[in-house]
Amino acid sequence: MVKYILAVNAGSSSVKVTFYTYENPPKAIADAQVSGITAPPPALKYQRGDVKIKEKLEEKLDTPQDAFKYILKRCFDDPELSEVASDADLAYICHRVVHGGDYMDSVKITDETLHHLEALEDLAPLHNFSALEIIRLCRKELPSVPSITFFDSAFHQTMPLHVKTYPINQKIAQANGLRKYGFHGISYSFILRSVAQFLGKPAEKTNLIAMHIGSGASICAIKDGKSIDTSMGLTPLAGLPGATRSGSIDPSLVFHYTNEAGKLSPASTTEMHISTAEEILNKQSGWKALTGTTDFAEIAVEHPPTEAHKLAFEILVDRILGYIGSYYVKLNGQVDALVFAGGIGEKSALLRRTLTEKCQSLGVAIDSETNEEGAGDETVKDISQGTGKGPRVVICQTNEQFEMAYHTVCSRG
Ligand SMILES: Nc1ncnc2c1ncn2[C@@H]1O[C@H](COP(=O)(O)OP(=O)(O)O)[C@@H](O)[C@H]1O
Ligand SMILES: CC(=O)OP(=O)(O)O
Ligand SMILES: [Mg+2]
Repeated sequence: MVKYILAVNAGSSSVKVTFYTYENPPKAIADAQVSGITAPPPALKYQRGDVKIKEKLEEKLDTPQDAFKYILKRCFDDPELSEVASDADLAYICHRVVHGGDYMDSVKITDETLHHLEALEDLAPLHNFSALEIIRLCRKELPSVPSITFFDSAFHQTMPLHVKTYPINQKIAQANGLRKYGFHGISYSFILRSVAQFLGKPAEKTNLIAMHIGSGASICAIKDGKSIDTSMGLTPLAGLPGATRSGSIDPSLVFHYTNEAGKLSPASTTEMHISTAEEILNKQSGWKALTGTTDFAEIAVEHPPTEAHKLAFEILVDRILGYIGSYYVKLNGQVDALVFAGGIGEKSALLRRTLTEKCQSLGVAIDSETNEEGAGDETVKDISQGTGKGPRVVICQTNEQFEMAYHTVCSRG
């Protein structure tokens, strides 16, 4: 009997799932996404073959777990998607888990591994909770299907010790797992393979400065196919600002912002504990705090509607530039390509143009027409001007679900 792979990418405000054929490379047969879980009404995007559906949902979906249940039922019940009608049609479920602690690779969920991941939950409650809730749900409702977890942090295990280590008391650091982990690694793994292939180089000889700029944003220096540094840290809060995240700030700031910083946030539940400081910096900051919108498409426009929108854009550009400069030097100027990925990196021609203009001193130049056109249907699109002086500039349409399905097929035959 032919079986399929279900890949799940759960965030705090959206759940994306894709069903794939079990072959190398896997082919997507359906893709569904519920967003707006934290800002109702939730919206569904569903694609099956050439059919694309977009609708606002009347159902009350308060949590990623509710959204996942809804998507699963909708797909299983869809007569046009008869390939997947029940758990009997699934070979594996792949889950994106942001924080994987010291895990170097994906793991199959067993009582023991789930226990271990639950112990990590406190280190990254805002990011791991939804994924773990969905894993627990799958174990309960689809018990015959093995779950495999893929970690955003695993790709960055190769960072040197001096990059991973924070200059704090090392006994305390080790006892509490306080180090730089880095995230978006499933995406960087997809980007590395796809861009190396596009450039016609072996991945292990490829050097990139890769940017995953979405509502969570990060940047990674890849040397000889390995992450040597990245902008996120112990949690995804560090580094670049995001839709609701401050990115790096002076850590003392939060104690001047509120004297409740260390107290539990009202958003905490009996199962999930987060401090007021984490709540403020992760959920009430970023461009939402500056402009009122979490939609960067409203900010990245030629004529920003307010000064605050202009400022939000300039802040993101400034912070990204700082990392590009730093990583260019860390890579000794030997950079094959500057890669734009993530919802914003892939779609905002203005962000790409503004950043590359400011990187002229590195020999970077783009073709403005190709940049405006964007990547279209191509996974990797070269937008360089072709003068051949500096690093190439490419757009890569990253795909975390595909990456998980691909590795499942490759490693499990
Ligand atoms: N044309 C565009 N210009 C700028 N930003 C865009 C555009 N289209 C989408 N975006 C932004 O992409 C972001 C979502 O990116 P994505 O990588 O899907 O995020 P995440 O996976 O973190 O939810 C949103 O902030 C959205 O506004
Ligand atoms: C790690 C992280 O920030 O993920 P996302 O961009 O999906 O929020
Ligand atoms: Mg994302």
